[in-house]
Amino acid sequence: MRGLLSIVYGVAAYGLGMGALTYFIGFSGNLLVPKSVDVGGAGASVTHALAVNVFLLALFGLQHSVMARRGFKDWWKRIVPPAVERSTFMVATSVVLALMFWLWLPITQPVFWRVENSAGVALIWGLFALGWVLVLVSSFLIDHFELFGLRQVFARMKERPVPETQFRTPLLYRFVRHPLYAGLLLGLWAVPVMTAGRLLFAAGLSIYILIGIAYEEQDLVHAFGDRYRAYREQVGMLIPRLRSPRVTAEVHSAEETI
Ligand SMILES: C[S@@+](CC[C@H](N)C(=O)[O-])C[C@H]1O[C@@H](n2cnc3c(N)ncnc32)[C@H](O)[C@@H]1O
Repeated sequence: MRGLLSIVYGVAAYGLGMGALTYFIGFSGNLLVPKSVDVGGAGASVTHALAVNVFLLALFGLQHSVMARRGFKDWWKRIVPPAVERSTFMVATSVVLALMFWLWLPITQPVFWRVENSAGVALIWGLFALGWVLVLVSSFLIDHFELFGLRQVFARMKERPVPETQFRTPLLYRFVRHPLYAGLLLGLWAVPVMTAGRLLFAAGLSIYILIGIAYEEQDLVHAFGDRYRAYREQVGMLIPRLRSPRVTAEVHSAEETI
């Protein structure tokens, strides 16, 4: 019965997370959604909009920074069943994102860049799409269903232990350590019109991503030790290094042995 409840909760959290992520793409690209980074909620003064938007970005950063950290996860798993820890993270992220979509106040002036040339616009939308494809593909490369909490709740139903995170370096991870975040950055910045509000949105989330990477790598070093250190020395963070990627046997063996 408990396993079934976890599955219902996990599947609902997954649906919520996917919905929030899909809306995020429309929100950040001003595409197909009624309320987006530059559209809706007009009429506020710039000072008011700045105060609200900075608060929303900080709330997102705080929720992510706290809930994604090892110490918090260990504590939280003593309060909720370990199998639903990741699903709870997904629910909290979706709530914070929904607040952002709902309360965000556009600041449409000044415009920092506006590309009008049709080839340029097509190229920029191509990069935007590439960014989101990278996010999706990377999630499957490391383990989409674990990342979004489904694998854990299914393990609980089958009365198996919650699967440990495996260290992986497949495909894109041989070229950069954070292809998913690289895709997010591309999705945030590859836009033909950059208003002040959108700049705040892109810059705020980019700063969070860079801080998040530092914390995430601390946790990965803690979990995988010298194997992650060796990987970090060999592979670039967000941009591939010029010399050809050289992921050594030491790093590969990690995938087999952990
Ligand atoms: C949102 S994902 C982003 C993964 C990675 N930072 C990226 O940008 O592609 C965050 C989760 O991926 C895990 N992770 C990061 N690198 C990993 C790797 N090489 N193998 C397995 N898990 C990894 C982290 O521990 C964290 O739980």
